[in-house]
This record gives sequence, structure tokens and C-alpha cells, in this order.
Amino acid sequence: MASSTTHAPVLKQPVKLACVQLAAGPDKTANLLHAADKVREAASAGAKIVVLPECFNSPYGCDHFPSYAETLLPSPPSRDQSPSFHALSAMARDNGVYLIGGSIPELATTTTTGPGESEVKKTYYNTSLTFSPTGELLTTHRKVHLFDIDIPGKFRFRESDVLSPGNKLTMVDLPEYGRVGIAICYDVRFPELAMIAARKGCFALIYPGAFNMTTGPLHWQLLARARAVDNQVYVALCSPARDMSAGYHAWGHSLVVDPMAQVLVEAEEKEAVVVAELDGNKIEEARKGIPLRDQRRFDVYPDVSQGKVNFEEP
Ligand SMILES: O=C(O)CCC(=O)C(=O)O
Repeated sequence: MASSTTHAPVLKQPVKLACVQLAAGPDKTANLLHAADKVREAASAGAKIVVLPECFNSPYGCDHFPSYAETLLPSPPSRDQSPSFHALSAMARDNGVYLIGGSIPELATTTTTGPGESEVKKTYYNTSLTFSPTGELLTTHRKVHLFDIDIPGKFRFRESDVLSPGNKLTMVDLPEYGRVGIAICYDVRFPELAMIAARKGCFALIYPGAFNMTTGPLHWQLLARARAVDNQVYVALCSPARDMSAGYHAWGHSLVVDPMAQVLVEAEEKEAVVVAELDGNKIEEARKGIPLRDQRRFDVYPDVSQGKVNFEEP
């Protein structure tokens, strides 16, 4: 239980992060154009890392996933295969920002050839694409934990009726700043992903999400603050704006929480761009004041982050 260990800073310089709480409707082209306007607005406010919501180019719901799905492989896909890929790349490049492009429904097809016939298998994922300030794709995250819940009389959702889960933890290195962890919505309920990403050196955990009117008021902010205080990192959750004419009523309340679990900025339910400055000193102060890192008892519980974890070294 050493208490004097020195640790390299995980955030190299202060950076502004924006969550774009986007109002999206059924028209994908209009959603992409509108997202581009809002990313520009976020960049004009000084943000260098911009986050879009889960399913930012479509309404959210199992009925919608197949009709809005885009094919991302081979990478880069053609414009016909994935207009959203190209729109996101242009938004990142035009504004010189790292863009965590919310998520989109992804269609992956595999062809199996049997005797005399071939069969095409379609698999759908909920997938987040992250682009560099020059518009290159840096990483993709397929939602690992599908949103299957049933709260009797209140709320039921089964993403697994249509979607398949991803199977890796996602982190990406932003050379000027440091490493961030990326996951999607329901993934935030699983502290293991967050803990492993933090122990692998992330300064922020970023979740495009779309909570609802049942679990949103109870758990959205609580989960963001929990992941932040457990790991002494920044946490950002980015929701669509609430649309009461849509089939799914998003909670909204996009927010950024600091490493002491204070909410730095939080939107209401309507469209908004919220911006917060992330500062590595705040991470170091939190970790110095409450030195969890040095007090861990891996002799009592093994460090699972040192074990077998599915991730690609960024
Ligand atoms: O965990 C929740 O309550 C909501 C999750 C969700 O909306 C999602 O994963 O899309």
C-alpha cells in the first residue's frame, strides 16, 4: 500500500468539451445538416472535443434501427454506404475538433456460401464513430451492453430484439490531450468498463446516451457522478433533446461531471450545447486529496484491469 507513488498527468493541457444535445427528427439528411450547424456552434464556443448523442441521425427505437442503418465496412465506406460517416468526418475536419459522433445504427453483412447457394446474414449494431480534427476515423465502439429492461407498468425496451452487442472496450488517444474512454448509454451502468478505462489512463469517460422519462430522473446524473467519483475522472453524457411527438421521449440533461463528481454543466430537456473546461490539475487534486489509487488493496481483490480485457491498444 504505497502512498507516495508518482503518477504521470493523464490530461496534458486544459481542453473544452461540448455535448451537443441535438433535436433530431425522422429526416436523416436534415439531421446531418443540423448536427453540422451545432458542431460548428460548439467549436465557436472553443470546444476541441465535441460529443453528439446516441442515434443522433434518426429517431431512437427498435423499429427504426434497420431502416436507418448504414454499412461501415470496408472502411472508409462509400458515401452511399454511409452518409453519416462522411458527414461526421467533414464536421470534425471543418471545425478542427475531435468528434465523438454519438451513435448510429450499423448494418454488418456476412455472406456464407453453401453447396449451390449463398446466404447473406444481416447483423445490426449501435455504433459510435470518433474522428480526428483532420477528419480521419480514429475508432468505433459498438454498444457492449444492450438496453433490455422491463419495469412493470412503467417502461420496457428490448434492443436485443434487433441489435447485437459489441464485444470490446473502447479507448482512444488524442495526442494533444490524452486518452478517453468511449461507450454508449446503457454501458454507463456497468462500472467495470469505466474502471478499466480509467486504470488504463483515460482522463474522461464519454457516453453518448438517450435515457428515458422513467430511468432518466432517477439514474442519469447519479450514474455520471458515480462513474466520476469511483474513478476520479471527468464524465460526459450526451443525450438527444426531448421530442414529445416522437415514440421515445429522451430525458435530455446532457452533462459534464468533474473528478470530484460535481456537475459542471447540465442542459435541460430542450436542444442545447453545453461546454465545460476539463483541467488535468482537477484530476490530480482529486487523486491527491482522496488517494484511492494508492490505497487500493489488490492483495484483497485482484486488479481485473491487469487481466484479460477485450480492447485494442489505442
Ligand atoms: O439505462 C437506462 O435506463 C437507459 C439506457 C438507454 O436508454 C439506452 O441504452 O439507450
